[in-house]
Amino acid sequence: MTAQILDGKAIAQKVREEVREGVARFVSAYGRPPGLDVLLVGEDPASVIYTRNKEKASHEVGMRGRLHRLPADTGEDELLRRIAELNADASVDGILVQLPLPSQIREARVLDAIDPGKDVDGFHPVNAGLLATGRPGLVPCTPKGSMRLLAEAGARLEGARAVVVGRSNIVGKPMAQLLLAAHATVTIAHSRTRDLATVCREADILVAAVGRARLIKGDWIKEGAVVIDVGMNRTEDGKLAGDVDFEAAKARASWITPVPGGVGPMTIATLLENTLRAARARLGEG
Ligand SMILES: NC(=O)C1=CN([C@@H]2O[C@H](COP(=O)(O)OP(=O)(O)OC[C@H]3O[C@@H](n4cnc5c(N)ncnc54)[C@H](OP(=O)(O)O)[C@@H]3O)[C@@H](O)[C@H]2O)C=CC1
Ligand SMILES: Nc1nc(=O)c2c([nH]1)NC[C@@H]1CN(c3ccc(C(=O)N[C@@H](CCC(=O)O)C(=O)O)cc3)C=[N+]21
Repeated sequence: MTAQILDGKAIAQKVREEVREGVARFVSAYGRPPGLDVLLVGEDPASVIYTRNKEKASHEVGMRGRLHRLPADTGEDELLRRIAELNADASVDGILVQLPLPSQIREARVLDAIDPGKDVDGFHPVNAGLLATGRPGLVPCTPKGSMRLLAEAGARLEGARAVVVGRSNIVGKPMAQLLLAAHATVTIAHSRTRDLATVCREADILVAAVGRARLIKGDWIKEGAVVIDVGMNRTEDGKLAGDVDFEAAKARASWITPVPGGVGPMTIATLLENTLRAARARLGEG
């Protein structure tokens, strides 16, 4: 089998159009656009580019988007103060603190400080708890965007065997929750998993969220599987590579996401979707 390519870039464009229409309706109803505020601490070049892209994407769909850049030596108290201001500002619907944070700042204290209703990343424990208990809340962008990709591929999830490699709070765990809620039989694998190859070979749906270039080999892919590659790894030659050996996996999968052009663009499109959703919910449109 040769896989069809799950074109995240094109599907993300479609999501952005949907959001743009929703934003226009929001503006007519409430007389102001949804607002997204992104906080970046430090100068990490990749993070600077990512956060600028988020700001630009918010403008393209008609939102008010603002990037707040804070120096690398910003203290935890100062960052918490900035978050408190944004929590209290009625024109702010979404708050995103770019990760990773410098080592003097405790990530959990920061994530816990964001108003769960404005937590468009879905990283606050309240939103994680809502997801785990099957109640509506803000869902992390990368897993939610990956579910949209599965839907666009027409993947049948009910009763399917899904394997998620990676158990981070921001990707692996919420992805597993979403697949479980969609009635898949879910296995979460990680660095202590024994015989990862055998576990992966069981997967009708395989999601790789590890951060190791081409860890997942072609012969670990079940014939006809749908493969979602979340990994974003910079190789020695300066290119981006996923966690999956793409060319080899393509020969066996039914659908596969490329890197770049797969999950990454969906993350940003879903962030816009979450911001619109948070704005509507805050103004009583639940
Ligand atoms: N496209 C996008 O929009 C996004 C892409 N990413 C990318 O996704 C990848 C994962 O991100 P994130 O979840 O934040 O990463 P983390 O580093 O937080 O988590 C990585 C996970 O992979 C597991 N792991 C590490 N090595 C192995 C191994 N050899 N075999 C099996 N499992 C292993 C770890 O296991 P353990 O828990 O045991 O340590 C951990 O659970 C990264 O490449 C990141 O850049 C992330 C966010 C968004
Ligand atoms: N609070 C927070 N929320 C995040 O969502 C968050 C974060 N912190 N920290 C970093 C990770 C990573 N992440 C990406 C988003 C888009 C692309 C993306 O658009 N990638 C393009 C290519 C980009 C390139 O060429 O470098 C693609 O895959 O096609 C990548 C990675 C969001 N993250």
